[in-house]
Amino acid sequence: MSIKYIATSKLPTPWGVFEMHGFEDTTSGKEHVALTLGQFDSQQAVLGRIHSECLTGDALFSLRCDCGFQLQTAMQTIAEEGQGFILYLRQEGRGIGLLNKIRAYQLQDGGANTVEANEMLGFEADMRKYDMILPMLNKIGVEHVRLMTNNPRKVAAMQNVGIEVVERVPLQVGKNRYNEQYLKTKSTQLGHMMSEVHFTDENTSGE
Ligand SMILES: Nc1nc2c(ncn2[C@@H]2O[C@H](COP(=O)(O)OP(=O)(O)OP(=O)(O)O)[C@@H](O)[C@H]2O)c(=O)[nH]1
Ligand SMILES: [Zn+2]
Repeated sequence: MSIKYIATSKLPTPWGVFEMHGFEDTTSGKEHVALTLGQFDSQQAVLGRIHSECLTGDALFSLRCDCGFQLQTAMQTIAEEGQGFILYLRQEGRGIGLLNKIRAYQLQDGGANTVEANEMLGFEADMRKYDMILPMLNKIGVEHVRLMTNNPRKVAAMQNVGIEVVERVPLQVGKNRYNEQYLKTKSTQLGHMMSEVHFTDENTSGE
C-alpha cells in the first residue's frame, strides 16, 4: 500500500465549507478523501471520524444501516465545534465491495444476519484494513484524536499506527425498524459499543 496525496479543494456543505483532500492508493487504485474544517494544532486532540464508504446509506438514503445518519451527524458536529476531520475510506461493504454487499443484502432478505451473510459468501465478517489512515492524518496534521465511533476496531486501528485516541465519542443515530436487527448484530457480534438508552431515533419515517 502506498498513499499519494493528489489535491485539495473546497467542499461547501449544508453544515459548513470543508476542505476536501484527495488521496490515491497507488497499489489498489482506491481513491480516498479527507475532509477538514478549521486549523489544527498538532498538540491538540481533534474531533474526527473514520467513515467507511456505504453508497446505499451515504448517497441513496438506505434505512438498512446507520451510515448516512452517522456521516451527517459527524459533519454537523464538526461544524458546530468549528474544527474537525473525516476520513472517507473507500471500503464499501466492510471491504467486500458494493456488488458483494448487494449479494449479502439478498441473503439478509432471506433471513441471514449481516455476519452470516458475509460468511455464506466466503468472506470474513469485516475485511477492512486501516493502513491508509496514517499517511492521510500526517498530511492533514492530526496526531491526537477524539474519535466519533462505536467501533472498537477503529480505536485499535488508530492506536496501532501511533495516533492517540484521547476520547471515544459515541455516535448512535438513525435507528429505525429496518436497521434494528443490523444494529443488534453489530453490537453482539462485531463488538460495537452501543447502548439502547442513548440511541436517538433520527428517522421516524421508517417507523
Ligand atoms: N458486508 C456488509 N457491509 C455492510 C452492511 N451494512 C453496512 N455495511 C458496510 O459497513 C460499513 C460501515 O462502516 P462505518 O460507517 O465506518 O461504521 P462501523 O465500522 O460500523 O463503525 P462506527 O464508526 O461505529 O459507525 C460500510 O462500509 C458499509 O458499506 C452489510 O449488511 N453487509
Ligand atoms: Zn451503510
